Amino acid sequence: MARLLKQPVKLALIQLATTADKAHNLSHARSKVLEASRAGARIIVLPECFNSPYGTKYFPKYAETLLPSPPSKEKSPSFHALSDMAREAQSYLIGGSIPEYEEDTKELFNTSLTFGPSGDLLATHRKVHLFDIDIPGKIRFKESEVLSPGNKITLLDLPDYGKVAIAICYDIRFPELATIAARKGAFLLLYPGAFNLTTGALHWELQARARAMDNQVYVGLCSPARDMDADYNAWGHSMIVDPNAAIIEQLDEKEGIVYAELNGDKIEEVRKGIPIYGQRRFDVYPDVSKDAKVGEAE
Ligand SMILES: NC(=O)CCC(=O)C(=O)O
Repeated sequence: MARLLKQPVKLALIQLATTADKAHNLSHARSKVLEASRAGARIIVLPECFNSPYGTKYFPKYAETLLPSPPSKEKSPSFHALSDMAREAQSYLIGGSIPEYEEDTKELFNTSLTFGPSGDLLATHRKVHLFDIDIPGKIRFKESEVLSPGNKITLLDLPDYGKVAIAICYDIRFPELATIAARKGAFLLLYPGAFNLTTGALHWELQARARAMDNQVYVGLCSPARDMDADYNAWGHSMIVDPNAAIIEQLDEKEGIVYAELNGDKIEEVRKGIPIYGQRRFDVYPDVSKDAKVGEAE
């Protein structure tokens, strides 16, 4: 099997304390991205909706126009802030997600932008599975009231390291995305996400470890810090899981950065020991990675 991760790399997930002030969120994100870079991280991740509060009433207000790309600074201050951060940090930056407005279709999306160390845009992922749930007495949330879904799986080849899949929060509950990305060679699945106090306690850790276990790859979940004064209380607990489904490190609910050194040897060791990767029975069931819509931009 070809080496999935070409050389060891330090991954950082920034559990950012976000506010209603977009300019503050952008400058605060910059200081944390540079902190992670000084600590040696070369793949750095921000959380879902890192530039705004999370909630359907906020998406239209905070949305930025990304197309045609590159957008002007007026149309998308976050695009330019993320590009500058990646260049200053000399790192790959998965810019969590931001609310996006597409002028032509008048649709809103929950969109993740990834930039390379020279500040160039490498990938755009629009959340494919919208967060629509209703648990009586606990939480009702319907992203689909205002958002449209993206239509592809995002798999990105980082020239220095290898393939990374990017999806957003609720996307993690659909294991097909992870399996397709892993079968197409991803060494790492990254999910900027904001679970809540109900589903976070139930499933956050389980989802992270299950995707790692099923696919024998590294998994990173990056949440905003919890703010009990906000309308939506994020679970926090950003974590990095190894290809054997062991948690390398996990934060609590407060702001912080979780780091891990990722190593291709670990993936190979795990796959050699439990060789499910080569034991699939496509004569019994179909290969979900065949005919999947995979790309780097919508
Ligand atoms: N922002 C989200 O997609 C939240 C997903 C979530 O909480 C879940 O339980 O799934």
